[in-house]
Amino acid sequence: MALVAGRKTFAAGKTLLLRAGVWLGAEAAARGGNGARRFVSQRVLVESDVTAGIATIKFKNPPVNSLSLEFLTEFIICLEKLENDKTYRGLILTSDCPGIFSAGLDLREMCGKNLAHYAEYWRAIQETWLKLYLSNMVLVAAINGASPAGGCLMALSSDYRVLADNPRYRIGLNETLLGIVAPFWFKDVLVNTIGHRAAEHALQLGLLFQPTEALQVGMVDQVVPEDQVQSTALSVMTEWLAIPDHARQLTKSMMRKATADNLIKQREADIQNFVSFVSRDSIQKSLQVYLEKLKQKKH
Ligand SMILES: CCCCC/C=C/C(=O)SCCNC(=O)CCNC(=O)[C@H](O)C(C)(C)COP(=O)(O)OP(=O)(O)OC[C@H]1O[C@@H](n2cnc3c(N)ncnc32)[C@H](O)[C@@H]1OP(=O)(O)O
Repeated sequence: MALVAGRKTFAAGKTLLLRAGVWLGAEAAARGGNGARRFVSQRVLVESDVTAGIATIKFKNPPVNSLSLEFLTEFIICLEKLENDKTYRGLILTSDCPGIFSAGLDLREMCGKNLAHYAEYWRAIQETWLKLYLSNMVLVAAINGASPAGGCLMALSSDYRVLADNPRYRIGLNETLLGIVAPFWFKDVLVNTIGHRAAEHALQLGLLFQPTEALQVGMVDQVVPEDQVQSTALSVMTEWLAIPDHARQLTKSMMRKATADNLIKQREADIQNFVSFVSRDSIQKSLQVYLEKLKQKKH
């Protein structure tokens, strides 16, 4: 059943389908007697409370939960499985890596690879976003670490964001700092969340907000002490799940469909744009310099 779901997801990406198959073969699932279920994959941990109808996905791609192609493949399959299983009405997104929610796109997937790889990678990024943004489940991001760029996008695609109060946990779309440009649909999601002027400011400067600033600008909905992030996410979830599903889902779709359709209608062109942009010599150089800086930071 899960493979069928995977096939549907990756109808346009044969390699991803194959990888998904490998992952599904390695998956282990355990059920407890108390309604708790736990799916284990290498990079994505899914815990669920069947009785409450709530699942929690923990990103587990150390050191920084970068969105590698392998991570995205596992993540998409998990999302699809949960979405298709009517047991689950709510999903909490969080991290299993201390101090990092997600470092965003994996820069190594965008450097020194061939054009077909860039296209495959970008399709997986699009697919992940569409799955998150259009999910019928209530999505709450329990942001327990830094979340630049693609990490921020995942949080912004949730219905509600709870951020741990730690000045090191900065959040934002910092693409310009890398010498690259956030795609139009990242921009659309940010505009929908914080408004046009604040988004323009944040995007041009590549701002990474500390928790109090993020709350002020509306990028997150709540900032709480670090040890209360999960419990707050859970109580927010309970509140949201009190709303009848059909009414909430139709309302969510009414609010989000136009933004998602904007990408859906030009998906192939968006892939081509990404491929030609990222494969430019100047962009490859910028990304390599940025990666090198990250590596040298330690020394
Ligand atoms: C062209 C179209 C644009 C598409 C839109 C792009 C969206 C994106 O998401 S681009 C990625 C943006 N991400 C970032 O700018 C984050 C960069 N990373 C950091 O700022 C930090 O690593 C951190 C705050 C997330 C964590 O800091 P810290 O705990 O101090 O860890 P290190 O910096 O020492 O990193 C450990 C290790 O991980 C490597 N790494 C970090 N980020 C990435 C990444 N995004 N992709 C791949 N690898 C990453 C880093 O280089 C270190 O590697 P080693 O030196 O080999 O241990």
